Amino acid sequence: MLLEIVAAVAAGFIAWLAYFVNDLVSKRRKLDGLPQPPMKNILLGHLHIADECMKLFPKGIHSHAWADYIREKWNLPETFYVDWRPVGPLWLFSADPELASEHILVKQSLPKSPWEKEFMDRFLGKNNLVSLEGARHKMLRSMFNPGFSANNIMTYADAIVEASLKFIDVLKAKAQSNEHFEMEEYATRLTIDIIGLAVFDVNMQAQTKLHPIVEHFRARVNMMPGAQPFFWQDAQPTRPIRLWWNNRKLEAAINDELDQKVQRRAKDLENESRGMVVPQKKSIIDLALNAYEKEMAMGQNVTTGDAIKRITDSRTLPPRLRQDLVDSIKTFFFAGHDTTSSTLAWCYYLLHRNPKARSQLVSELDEVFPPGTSTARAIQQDPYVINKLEYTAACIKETLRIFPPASTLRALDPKYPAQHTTFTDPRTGIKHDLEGTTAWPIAHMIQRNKRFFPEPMKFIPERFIPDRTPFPEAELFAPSGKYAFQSFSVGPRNCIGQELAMIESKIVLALTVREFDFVLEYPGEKADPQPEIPENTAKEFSEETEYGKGIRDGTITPNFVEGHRVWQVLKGAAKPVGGCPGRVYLRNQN
Ligand code: HEM
Repeated sequence: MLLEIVAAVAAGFIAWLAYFVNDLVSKRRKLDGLPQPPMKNILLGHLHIADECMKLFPKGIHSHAWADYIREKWNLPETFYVDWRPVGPLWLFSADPELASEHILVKQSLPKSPWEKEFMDRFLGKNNLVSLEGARHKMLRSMFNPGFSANNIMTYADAIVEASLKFIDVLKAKAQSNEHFEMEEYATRLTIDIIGLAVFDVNMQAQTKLHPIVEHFRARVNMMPGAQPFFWQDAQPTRPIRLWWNNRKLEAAINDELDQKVQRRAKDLENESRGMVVPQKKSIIDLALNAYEKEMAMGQNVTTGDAIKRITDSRTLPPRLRQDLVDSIKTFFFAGHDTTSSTLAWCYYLLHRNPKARSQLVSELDEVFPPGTSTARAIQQDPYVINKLEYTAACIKETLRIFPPASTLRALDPKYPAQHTTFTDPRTGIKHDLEGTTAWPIAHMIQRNKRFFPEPMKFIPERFIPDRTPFPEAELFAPSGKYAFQSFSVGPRNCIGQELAMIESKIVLALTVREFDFVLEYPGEKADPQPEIPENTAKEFSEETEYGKGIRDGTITPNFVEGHRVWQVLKGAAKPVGGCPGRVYLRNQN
């Protein structure tokens, strides 16, 4: 009897295996004739390429850096496939912003991929703006849009200046003590303070103490899986329980702050109704509640301002609205804190490495804020003065071009039918099918596409300024280049916080660049490492270079990419490895 059961199980397994192999092979055959790197073995697909990249690149690097290597090494067109099934997705990688906008992000905006949705839902809750789709997304996005508008963010410029002045105190102390520190850590504390101001109009003082939201939130970031391409590389059986427990504490801390915000707003509303002067500044939550109340009133055909029912007591917040707000607040902290702080850290690094660009930036700052005058006061008196910082903005965009902290993964979903599931690449005439793929318009790869960004490995902020660019022929300025800068993504799911990120980065740079110089230094390594900037990644890691050869024969451990010692690891966002460590120097002491 036992033997019969074993035989039946074995037969079942063999039948399943035969079906599985047959299915996999026929799926792979569908890729015949499509642009892809070579497969060594039909059963293993392109897994040997993942293996090659894992060996060549530094451990833990964000896999978007691999994509350029793959495209360049096998001379692939801008849109191509990489098949990691059955242990990963069938990728449809694209470096073509026009094609991506037409079929994936803008004209046809595909839903987020199940992998991204599952990651975000686990991390932020099911009502998070990043992974919601359809009507729910539209509703929440329009509720939060007013708070993130440039005009509203400008009302916070004075508070952003105050938070930046604290950051300056931190940098000054570090310069005076010659302390070795992680720039990203301190930039993150600053950006958390700024998000707290914009979201709740509250000073969280993250730069001087540990607010409970920050404590639980950062613990949560550390619990999430990293960039390992395959799930088993970071499997932790206790993770779900730890995440659940952390979520309870995080939500309690957010609810507490939310309640206080609602009560403060109620007081302002009461004062306003009595004709008293109330603060002009409106936090993102203030404006979201205004939008919600208006929406409710419209549903009840109430249109006159006075008749709109206001939320005046946090205990009466509808539970659905409360959960939407809590998940959204988590999302804003998640999406906004380390993306912006990484950008600042890289900007300091790149400006030190590119003294010509730095001196251009200093000239602009000297012109807009003449030496001897207070930059802080000038911005507080007229926040719109920062609109004059064209070169500063270009430096931030160039930093984001080289080191994009995030991008987007999309896939077909029968719940949200697509307008079309196939398309033809006009550059190659090849017909592509979105079915079964995870489409990844990789910001990192798009922003290294020479059609739009010639000499892509070099830091050239002028490339973003039409009358100063050394590349007037670049397609960046043609209609095809409309969506070539993708660091904030494009289309209806683009970054809601991009104005906040740009405004805060401009203010922080305006206040710090002339005063400080940041020099990269990894523990136990030489200060200011400046490996040669290669022409492209495939060459850098090829057998023709000493670096590539050394990695292959085991005499060199890879620790720089594209000529940078500070490369990107995925931990929530793509962040500088090791937190961008180094020292800061006061400029006038150089
Ligand atoms: C340099 C800084 C930033 C970068 C590079 C960045 C980049 C991005 C990218 C690429 C996306 C699309 C993600 C996807 O489709 O999966 C996105 C979405 C989003 N970002 Fe940002 N972001 C930055 C700062 C911020 C800030 C400061 C906030 C808010 C405080 C924010 C909030 C969001 C939200 C809520 C979404 C989802 C929007 C939607 O789907 O409607 N981001 N961001």
